[in-house]
Amino acid sequence: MVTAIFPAAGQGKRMKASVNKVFLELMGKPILVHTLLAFSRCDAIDNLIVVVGADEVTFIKALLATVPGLKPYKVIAGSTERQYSIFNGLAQLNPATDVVLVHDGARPLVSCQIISAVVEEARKSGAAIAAVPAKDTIKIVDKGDLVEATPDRQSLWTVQTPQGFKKDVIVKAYQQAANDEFLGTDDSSLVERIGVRVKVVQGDYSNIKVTTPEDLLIAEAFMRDGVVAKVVSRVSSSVSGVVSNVKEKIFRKR
Ligand SMILES: Nc1ccn([C@@H]2O[C@H](COP(=O)(O)OP(=O)(O)OP(=O)(O)O)[C@@H](O)[C@H]2O)c(=O)n1
Ligand SMILES: C[C@](O)(CO)[C@H](O)COP(=O)(O)O
Repeated sequence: MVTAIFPAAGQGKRMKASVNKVFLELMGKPILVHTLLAFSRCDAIDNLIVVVGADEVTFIKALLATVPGLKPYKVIAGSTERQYSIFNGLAQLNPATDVVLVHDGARPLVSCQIISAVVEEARKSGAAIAAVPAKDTIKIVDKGDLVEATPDRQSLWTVQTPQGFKKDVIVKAYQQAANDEFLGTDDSSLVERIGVRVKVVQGDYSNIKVTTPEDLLIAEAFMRDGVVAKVVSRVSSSVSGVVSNVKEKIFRKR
């Protein structure tokens, strides 16, 4: 059984909105609903655990009751840190669960292809994360804003979710992190620190985490049907038009 846990109990401070950003609407639906529907439409997933603010549980239960097509789900209260919210989710796992995926409620554009690939790899090797090769150069900068080092970009990946694990692996990792009072920014870092190797699964650059206001525009653009394909085809056809015009002018002069 594969259970997906959705941390969605944040405050969205960087979004500068008056509400939890996962409740903001994109194309007529709250971001969180898009995320839950993406997983519900994927055969690789059996059930959902939605983790929201303690004061949001009643509202989200009422909201999700109006959403057709969701996989079986629970709505529970989160906590003050993303990691603690997920820890609360782990305590609610179905005993039959053998693989756990953790996916940010704020990542509504995830595909079933990535979800399924993470499930398959997590079941095979115990731990898998979606990630994409870094496009920008990353630098280590000291407290005086001076560059300390420039890691080789060839080895750098921008990590996303879903992050998937065999249940025993993630439960042990979270228990160890709690014992050590370790706080990480993703689930994989907790698993890495107990000595488990984590496999990277190719993600999508469109699988963004809606974090700051401009991400809403980007997410909406991606949500419009095939916008990326249309843009690419439009650009490529205009480029090929320019090239053929130049060629014609060159050959006409000869
Ligand atoms: N205490 C927290 C903090 C975050 N999250 C969730 O973890 C995901 C990734 O976190 P982030 O993008 O940082 O969301 P926020 O913490 O809400 O954003 P900010 O840091 O800007 O406040 C989000 O879906 C968020 O709702 C959570 O469940 N519990
Ligand atoms: C888990 C994550 O989405 C991987 O990139 C990211 O670390 C979450 O960070 P946040 O600050 O909690 O959004």
